[in-house]
Amino acid sequence: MTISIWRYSHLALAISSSLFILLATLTGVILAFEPISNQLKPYAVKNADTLLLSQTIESLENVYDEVIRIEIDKNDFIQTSVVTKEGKNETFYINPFTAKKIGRVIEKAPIFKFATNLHRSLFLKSTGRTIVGIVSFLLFLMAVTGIILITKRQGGYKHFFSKVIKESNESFYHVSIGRYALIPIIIITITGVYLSLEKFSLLPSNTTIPVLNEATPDDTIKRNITDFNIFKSTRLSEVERLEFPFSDDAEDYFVLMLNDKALRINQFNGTVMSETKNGAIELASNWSSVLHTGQGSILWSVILLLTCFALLFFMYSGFVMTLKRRKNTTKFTNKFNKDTAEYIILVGSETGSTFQFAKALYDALIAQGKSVFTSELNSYTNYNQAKHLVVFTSTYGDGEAPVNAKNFQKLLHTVQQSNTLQYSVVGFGSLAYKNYCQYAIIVNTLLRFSPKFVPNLKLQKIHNQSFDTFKKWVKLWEKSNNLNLSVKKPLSAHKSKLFEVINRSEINTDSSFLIELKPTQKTEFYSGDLLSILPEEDTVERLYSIGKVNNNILLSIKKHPYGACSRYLSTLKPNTMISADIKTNTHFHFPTSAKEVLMIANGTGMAPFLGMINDENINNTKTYLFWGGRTKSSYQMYSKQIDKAFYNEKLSEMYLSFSKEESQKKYVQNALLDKEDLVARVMKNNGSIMICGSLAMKKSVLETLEAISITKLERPLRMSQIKSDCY
Ligand SMILES: Cc1cc2nc3c(=O)[nH]c(=O)nc-3n(C[C@H](O)[C@H](O)[C@H](O)COP(=O)(O)O)c2cc1C
Repeated sequence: MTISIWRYSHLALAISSSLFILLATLTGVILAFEPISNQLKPYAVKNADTLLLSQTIESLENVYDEVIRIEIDKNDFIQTSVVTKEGKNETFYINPFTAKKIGRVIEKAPIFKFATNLHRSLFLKSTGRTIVGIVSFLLFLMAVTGIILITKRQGGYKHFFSKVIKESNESFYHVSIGRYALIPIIIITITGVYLSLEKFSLLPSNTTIPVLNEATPDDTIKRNITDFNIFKSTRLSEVERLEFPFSDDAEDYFVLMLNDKALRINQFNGTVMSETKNGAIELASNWSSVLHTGQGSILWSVILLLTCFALLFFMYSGFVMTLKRRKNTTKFTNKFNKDTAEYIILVGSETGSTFQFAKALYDALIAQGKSVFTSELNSYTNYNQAKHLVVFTSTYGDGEAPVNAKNFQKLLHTVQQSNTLQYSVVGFGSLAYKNYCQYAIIVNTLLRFSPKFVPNLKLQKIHNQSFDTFKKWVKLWEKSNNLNLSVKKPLSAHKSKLFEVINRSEINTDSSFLIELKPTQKTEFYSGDLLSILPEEDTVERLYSIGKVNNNILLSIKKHPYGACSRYLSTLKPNTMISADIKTNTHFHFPTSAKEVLMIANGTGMAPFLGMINDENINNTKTYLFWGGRTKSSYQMYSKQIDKAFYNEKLSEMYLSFSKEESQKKYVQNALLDKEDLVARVMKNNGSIMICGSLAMKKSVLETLEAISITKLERPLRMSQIKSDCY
């Protein structure tokens, strides 16, 4: 079965029940607080479970005139109804050791009453209950289809909990959170359905037949009830409820509800008159109610609360994903039909973005007066006038065909072309997946072995919808087909944002410079994240470590004589715009828990640390910066930010090393050795060590740190204390 059937089912279920699920979830959030607030009340008495029922009955009989009922709820609060010595009928919580009143019975707050009614029946009585039961079942189905979708996306059950590849924030969190929330969702929905069926008496009733004891002849001789064997052998922890006899008549008896059975007890001599064991139905009812409401367990109530929040998030992220998918899917209105077009473009796409590249080629060909027809791979048929076939296809699942290409292979074998077609295949995929562009490879192979198809260009793979790679391929394709095309950049091409250049320093003696960029739209990022820049004439992205300063991005860049990107950046003037993308790099964020942090950098590796030592949120951490450069003048461009950090007491100490300065030829690792006591103390006190800069520097620094750890702490270096971002 294809992934899309599950996706459509998941979506259809979500759309059809979204409003009700929203209501049930919002009220569920409110209701999750009820058991939590109840549990926090001080009516559960310590060690009450060690008492025997007879002991509590005795205490009650000493304090009150008459006892009507004892009841122990899911919170272990012991409630009793009594007639007091003053002749008043009262119900309250007691301490079972003394039978003294310890609190009034908790009344359901109006907000909980309202939420319960809305949650159970939408204020529509039995119609509402039916709707809620059905919606609960639909949500259960959604959880099941969700499990199938995640399994397919992750490439099998074995990888269910493996790392999720981040395509977009919504889908990443939808899948990541979904993997854990699905279990409580399934429990909530099954129990919800069960409770609805129970309300409509649609479940079989308990068929357990009571075991009866004949009444004994000495019924009229009344024994002391605290001497009844059954009360003396029953612990309070086993009791759910004890009803006292209504009158002294021989027909009246005690009703004792225990966790697993119900007993009728002769009120004169304490013999058990009948015993009804709880059947599967009672057990299921009890568990459904506990699991659905969270009664009696703060932990489970909190899980239920978090699950409700997760459901709200799934609704939001699910709809955002669907809208994006719809927006991406370009609708074609073909000017030519399949039998009059010379160029045929076939598209395989799951989430729609590949269509936009097909549209770019279609528009460019039409602009040149060519006859073009575009369609999906699943609609493959015979094309009477066609001479060229171009296939653009993405890859899904674990190297599988996208949804609209599933039937292509079968069609290719059954449909006969009248003309010979020159074909080219372009694969859209991502290097993050192990089967990079696998389906495009399959299509290319299928065409190679099909009669009536001759290859035009070799297979082109495109990572992450890079427009530049696409443009390069168009150049090759137009050359081999004697065309001159101008393609427009699709909206979904390389996901980049615009940044304004605020400042760029002069290039220093080491050919390095600082550049400050301001995001033009709200963007969340931290020092240590990476800025990805794709220079115009290139297809390989360059990554620069970000220092966050005044909410702007500060980069330290070395200009390489043949480096397209660094040359381009070195020419940028203030107020110009550049397009780039921020890549989260959590493993190099400033540690939140360490009390002391060593920052070690050489050359342009200083950038993230310039941001960290100027971060307003970092207050109670001591920071020590070790930086290595060639000469004193190499350091000059950083001095402003460093002075500011010292002034604001964000930087505790700094040690500079210059490898080409006559008076002091020193590398950063030599400075670490000079300060080995400080370094050892940070390592000993569970501090963090952050390293940014060249890989050669990292290697020497790690060797030095290892040596310090062995000599000073007599243990090997703990890599868990090291964070590095080196290149
Ligand atoms: C769940 C999932 C699975 C994917 N599997 C692969 C894969 O196996 N190989 C690959 O190269 N790309 C894979 N991709 C990346 C897509 O092929 C890529 O993002 C493509 O540009 C999407 O194009 P479309 O929107 O037209 O479907 C996968 C993406 C997702 C979301």
